[in-house]
Amino acid sequence: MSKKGVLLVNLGTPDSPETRDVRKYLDEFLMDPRVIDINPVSRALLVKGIIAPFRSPKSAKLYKAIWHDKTGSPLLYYSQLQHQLLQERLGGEYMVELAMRYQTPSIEAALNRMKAALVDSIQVIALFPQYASASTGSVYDKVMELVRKWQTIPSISFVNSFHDNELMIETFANNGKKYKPETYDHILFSFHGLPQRQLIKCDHTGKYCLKVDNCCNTLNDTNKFCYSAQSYDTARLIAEKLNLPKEKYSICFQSRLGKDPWVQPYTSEVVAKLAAEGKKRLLVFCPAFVADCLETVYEVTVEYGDEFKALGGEHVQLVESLNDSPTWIDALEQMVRGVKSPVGSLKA
Ligand SMILES: C=CC1=C(C)c2cc3[nH]c(cc4nc(cc5[nH]c(cc1n2)c(C)c5CCC(=O)O)C(CCC(=O)O)=C4C)c(C)c3C=C
Ligand SMILES: [Fe+2]
Ligand SMILES: [Fe+2]
Repeated sequence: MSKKGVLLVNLGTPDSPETRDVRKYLDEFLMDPRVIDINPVSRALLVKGIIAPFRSPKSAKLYKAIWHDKTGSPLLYYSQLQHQLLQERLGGEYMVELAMRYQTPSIEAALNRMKAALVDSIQVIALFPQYASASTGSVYDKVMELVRKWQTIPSISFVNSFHDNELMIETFANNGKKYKPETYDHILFSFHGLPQRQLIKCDHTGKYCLKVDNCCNTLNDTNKFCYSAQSYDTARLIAEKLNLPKEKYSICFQSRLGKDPWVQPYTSEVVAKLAAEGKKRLLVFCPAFVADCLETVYEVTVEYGDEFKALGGEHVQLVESLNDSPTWIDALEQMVRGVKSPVGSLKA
């Protein structure tokens, strides 16, 4: 029986938490021109000469702290579970494959398996709720680079983003409810950051993003593909599900790398401000990630947790990611079956 192909792609993780594997991973990741979007010579000097050699041993320590003896990297572990559960849901009519944009399992091997199985079509889902050129764009770029060499190219489709997917929003909200948000002083929605210049490049008018006050605090027809605007929309939808009043939550961006300005406000500055206001307990959602990973388990719980406590705060509680929640697998199933348009709630 001929099958429909579904390719799930997440970012990737080192093969092990040892410095040499972390270096290989950082090298491949940061040499991607969509990630460090500067001229190729400067990128090579920066990544191969500075970031990879100096950051790898430090990052390796962090990876060791989150690495499970049996299951390894949380990002890969949960991605594999999502893959397996989605395949079970969709049944034999579909062939579901999992790949990572960087390192293993590779996109090339997954596509080759689908090619060998003569799938009728390939639907590619980059596992990033909000569109960024550095994440979703890079996955689709790689898929096109590989498939372009094939003699027979089947029907291929891409999901741009699913930042407002009803079932995804519901899953984050339900995960948060378990912690009783009303018992926290403040709720944070902390998204992975991006260099500001990457937002500006996505503004096709050249006149809107970071030029108009509060440009991306609401989603509209001009900024509908903007990472920041999509992030604000995701946060608003989760907050609405939880009936959070506006003053009870903040949106912020984490994981800045380098000295260039990234999307603001930075999570570490917001955490410091909340501590200065006397807030003691923070509940943190990370809705840029569909699986727990270094950026959630370590950066939020340990790094921001320590920073907050050093400034007088008491507790930072991470809300777990979508991981293997059944409603998240429902969301993926619906995306594949085309039950709901992923970008469905644009406001007029
Ligand atoms: C949400 C999607 C992501 C975007 C957009 C993104 C952009 C981006 N990231 C870096 C630099 C690093 N990111 C790192 C880890 C990391 N990033 C994402 C997702 C996005 N990144 C995830 C899921 C992870 C965790 C992977 C894991 O194995 O758990 C790291 C490595 C960790 C470290 O050394 O701190 C770096 C470096 C840039 C520069 C960038 C956009 C330009
Ligand atoms: Fe990242
Ligand atoms: Fe924007």
